[in-house]
Amino acid sequence: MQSDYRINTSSIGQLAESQRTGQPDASDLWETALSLGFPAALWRLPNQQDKQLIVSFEEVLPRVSADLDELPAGFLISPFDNLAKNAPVEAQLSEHLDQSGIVPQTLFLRADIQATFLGNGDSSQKRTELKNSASTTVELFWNTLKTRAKNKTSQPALSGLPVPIADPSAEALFEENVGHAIEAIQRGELRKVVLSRTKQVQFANAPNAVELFDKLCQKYPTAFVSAVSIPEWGQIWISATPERLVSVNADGIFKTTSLAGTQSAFHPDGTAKHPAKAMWSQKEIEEQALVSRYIIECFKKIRLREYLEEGPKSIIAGNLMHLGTSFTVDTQAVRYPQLGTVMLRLLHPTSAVCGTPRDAAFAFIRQHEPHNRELYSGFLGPVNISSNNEGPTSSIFVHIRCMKLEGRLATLYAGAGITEDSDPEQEWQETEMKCQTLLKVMMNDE
Ligand SMILES: C=C(O[C@H]1C=CC=C(C(=O)O)[C@@H]1O)C(=O)O
Repeated sequence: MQSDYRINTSSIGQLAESQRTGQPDASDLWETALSLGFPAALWRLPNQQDKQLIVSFEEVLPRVSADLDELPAGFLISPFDNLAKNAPVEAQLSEHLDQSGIVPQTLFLRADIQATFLGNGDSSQKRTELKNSASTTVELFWNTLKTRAKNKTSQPALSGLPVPIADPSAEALFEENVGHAIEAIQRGELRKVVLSRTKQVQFANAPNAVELFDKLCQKYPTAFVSAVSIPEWGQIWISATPERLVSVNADGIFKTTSLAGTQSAFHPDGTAKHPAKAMWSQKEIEEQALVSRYIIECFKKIRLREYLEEGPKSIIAGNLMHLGTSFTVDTQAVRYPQLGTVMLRLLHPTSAVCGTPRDAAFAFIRQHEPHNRELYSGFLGPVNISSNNEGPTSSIFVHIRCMKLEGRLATLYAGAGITEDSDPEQEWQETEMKCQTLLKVMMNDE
């Protein structure tokens, strides 16, 4: 991510000024945003080299309804529970009301600054665009960036290895809840529920989010890797998720995937498993089929029959393997340009993070999980972002394999799909493996 630096801006007149700041990299832009309290998102799409960064000049982010057709260029990040059903009347009267009278909880980072870091080796370039922003804010940003560049000292490479924070009752509590879930399934109240847990580790100093992001990009080329800074909560969320929720490309091709069933991607002797030869149990096949069925039910609700279904196949996701089925729709051919927005509303939360039936599973999670999931198992991704001279695309992913950074403290989240045939201890082990996706990178464990 080095070499020429160019800024395209017509409206602000900051070009000369910003060029004098030298060649800021993702880290410079990210740290400048952080120091000014501006939200920022940094991401890399699956199987791509380019990295994207946006900075929003809205210190308190707007809560929006996730409408891919209406939103300007930016980045969405939604909690698992993204509707505040008991919102106060004043909030309900606010401009952020959606048609159903419910105040949405999805955060939107508008792309006031957008930078692309081309990752094709030697010829990499960066481009930054300034959009819709008051010139004083822009000036403040570039002046801060310039001062930062002048006083730049080489940062320590590592902030030390994190130390786990012991939680002696966590496993017993999780396994007890899995037992309750199995009983509820046997009573016929549910077919599947995804139960999650947290794991905390502490660093000696606050870790460098951009450095962690870069390491995750390197280690997990097929994942959607992201770092999102939300200053109003003092949080940075970092993830390497394998699960696409909804994407619509510049040609109007819609995609979604159903992902479930988990096993290690490695044999006990450390050699990599061959995905095509992976064996899956009936429990895992059923667990994943429920997610696919859920997607097909959503298509049925909108009477959409023309979709291409591929899978299930074994999918490698870093240290793990899952069963995945992909669904593709040509929105132009079916004359359904709003399909992305409609499906995003219908799909979340899918049976990969919530369960079946959805409402019963949601209520079970609320009643039994000891923590608030916050942004874990919500969704996130760029909206209407143009890159590589292509038209705007939106790519929204399920927010799993993620962690919340609050200063020196990292909270990892992981869940496992519980069905009638679940074994509580095995489900706990599965959440341990899922936590390893990020932990391995933080521990510098190759
Ligand atoms: C809920 C998570 O993963 C989902 C995605 C793939 C496999 C899953 C499973 O096997 O349970 C989960 O449904 C998570 O990583 O926290």
